[in-house]
Amino acid sequence: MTRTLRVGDIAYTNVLPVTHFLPDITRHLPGVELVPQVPAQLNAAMRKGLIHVGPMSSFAYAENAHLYALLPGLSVSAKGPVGSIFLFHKRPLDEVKRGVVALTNTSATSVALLKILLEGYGGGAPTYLTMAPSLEDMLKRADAALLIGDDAILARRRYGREVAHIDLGEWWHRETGLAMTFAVWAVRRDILDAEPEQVGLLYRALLVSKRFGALRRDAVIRAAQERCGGSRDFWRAYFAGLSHDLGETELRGLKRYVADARRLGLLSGPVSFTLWDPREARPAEWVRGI
Ligand SMILES: C=C(O[C@@H]1C=C(C(=O)O)C=C[C@H]1O)C(=O)O
Repeated sequence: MTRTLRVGDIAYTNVLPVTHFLPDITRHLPGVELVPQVPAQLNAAMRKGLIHVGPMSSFAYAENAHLYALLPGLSVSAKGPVGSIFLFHKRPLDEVKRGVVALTNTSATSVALLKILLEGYGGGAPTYLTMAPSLEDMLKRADAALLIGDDAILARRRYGREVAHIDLGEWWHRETGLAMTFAVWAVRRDILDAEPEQVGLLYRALLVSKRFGALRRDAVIRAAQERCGGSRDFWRAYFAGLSHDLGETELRGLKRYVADARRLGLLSGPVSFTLWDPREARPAEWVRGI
């Protein structure tokens, strides 16, 4: 092993069912460093090669798909309400379509998704501001505010009764009948070439961590509560509404999203979806069966 594998981690509860057990599992893997950041920072760090593998916004994957391969079986998706991506709005949505919308500076996928929904499907043409994720500040300057992740969960808990909001996963599903894939796990191709065994081990650790996260949901929920409060029932329902798989259902939604983003001019050029084949990693004999 010649280098430290820098592994991204989304600094939100939405990935805990995949990542909660990862530090324990990788503790004995030499040369692995976990780097928690919000998605927009992870996207930039992956692009620059400062992070080698990890979850990233699907939109950022699509922007530079030639740099990456997708890790099979891993994503943050929802078919219907996602529970942590909301457009909060002070005025009716029809007015928002021609008003001012504040966008969180932590997201890439949901920003483009909102544009697809407001402009592509909704025929609107709002003006956008990009801001730090503070609902109060955003709504001082805009008619509506997009928040994602824990910021969205906490804002809804605090202001959800007084401020109208719409769930983007639900909105997308209503328009398309499809699932929406917000984040994917990707690996840089240069790292795959340079460190195939290390990537293979990390990938298997991610799958083991995800399996543990399903078997020990109680521990995942406790970790979410420690971070963000909330009841067990809230987190149980939130995690049940998410899919962390990347199969046919998730890929179909992702391909439609990318096609819609291209149509709106948000993405240019063709986007290939290269799923990495873990058998290429030539892992040591003892991990082959995991
Ligand atoms: C479900 C979520 O998915 C995410 C949304 C992302 C985005 O909009 O770019 C990126 C990663 C995920 O954190 C969420 O943040 O709540």
